Amino acid sequence: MLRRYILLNTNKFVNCRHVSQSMLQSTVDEKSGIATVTMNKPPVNSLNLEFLDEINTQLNKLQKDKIRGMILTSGLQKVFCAGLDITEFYNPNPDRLAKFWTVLQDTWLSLYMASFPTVAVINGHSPAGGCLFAMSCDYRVMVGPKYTIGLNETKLGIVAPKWFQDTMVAVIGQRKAEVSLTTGKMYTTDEALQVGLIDESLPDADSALKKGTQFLNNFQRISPWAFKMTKDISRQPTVQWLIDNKQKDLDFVLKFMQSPDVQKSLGLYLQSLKK
Ligand SMILES: CC/C=C\C/C=C\CCC/C=C/CC(=O)SCCNC(=O)CCNC(=O)[C@H](O)C(C)(C)COP(=O)(O)OP(=O)(O)OC[C@H]1O[C@@H](n2cnc3c(N)ncnc32)[C@H](O)[C@@H]1OP(=O)(O)O
Repeated sequence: MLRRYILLNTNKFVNCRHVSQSMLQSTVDEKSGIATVTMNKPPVNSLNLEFLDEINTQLNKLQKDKIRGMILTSGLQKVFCAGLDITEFYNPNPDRLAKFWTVLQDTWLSLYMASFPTVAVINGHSPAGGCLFAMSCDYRVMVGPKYTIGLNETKLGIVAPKWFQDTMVAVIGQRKAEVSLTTGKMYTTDEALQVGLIDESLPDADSALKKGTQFLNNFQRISPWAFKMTKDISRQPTVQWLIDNKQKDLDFVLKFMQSPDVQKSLGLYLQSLKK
C-alpha cells in the first residue's frame, strides 16, 4: 500500500494510506484506522451510475481492509450531495436505468450495514439521496447554519421509495417522517437538529470533522464484533424489506420512471434547476 504524507481537510499533516483519487478521495489515518472518504464530483456530487459504483467499491474495500471507522464528507464548497443524478431518470435508457438502480440498492446496503462505525460530516446542502446517505451513517454532524437537508422527492413530483422512507422513520420516528416526506421538507441545520435528523451542528467544517472523529474514537474501547452485532440487530428491520424485494423494487422504478406524468414532472424540475 502506498504510504505518503498528505494534506487533509483539517489542514494537518497526518501519516496515512492513500487509497484512491478520482471522484472519491479516500485516506486512512494509520494511527486511528479511521478512513475519510471525500466525495468530489463537481458541481454538486450528484449520484450517477459510475459515481455510485465507485462509492460501493470503496465501501467494500474499506470493509476488507478492516478499518476502524469512516467519515463521509464532501470536497465541494457548499454541497454535501445533491442526491441522485436526475439525468439518470430523464428519458432513460432502460438497461442503464436498471444498472443504476441496482448499484444504488447495493451501495445503500453497503453503507447502511457497514461493519465499521460511520459518520456523515454534512458540510453542504444534502437533499434527497444526499440525505439518504447521511441518514445511513451511524452519526451525523452538520455544518450550520446555512445548509439544508431532507427528502424532497414530492417536490419533484416523484415518490421516495419505501426503503428511503423507512430509513427516515428509523432516524426521526414515524410521525415526523410522514410529515417530512409528504411535504418534501428541507430542514435548516437548526431544524434538523431539533427534529433529530442530525446529531450535532458545528459552525465550520474543521470543527465538524473533529467532532466526527471524536464520535468514532468512542469505538476504540468497543469490540468491533459487539458493535457490528448490535448494529445488525438494530438495523435489520429497515433493510430486510429491500433484501427480500430487490427485483420488485427495481421493476417498480423502471415502470414508474418511464411513465409520461413522471417524465413531465422531472423535465419541469430539471428546467427549473437550470434556471
Ligand atoms: C411507491 C414509489 C416508489 C418508488 C418510486 C420510484 C422511484 C423514485 C426514486 C426517487 C428517488 C429520488 C432521490 C433523489 O435523490 S432525486 C434528486 C433530488 N435532488 C434535488 O432535488 C437537488 C437539486 N439540486 C439543488 O437543489 C441544488 O443544485 C443544490 C442546493 C444541491 C446546489 O445548489 P447550487 O446553487 O450550488 O447549484 P445549482 O446551480 O443548483 O446546480 C449546479 C448544476 O448541477 C445540476 N444539478 C443539481 N442537482 C442535480 C441533480 N440532483 N441531478 C443532476 N443535476 C443536478 C444543476 O442543474 C446545475 O446544472 P447546470 O445548470 O450547471 O447545467
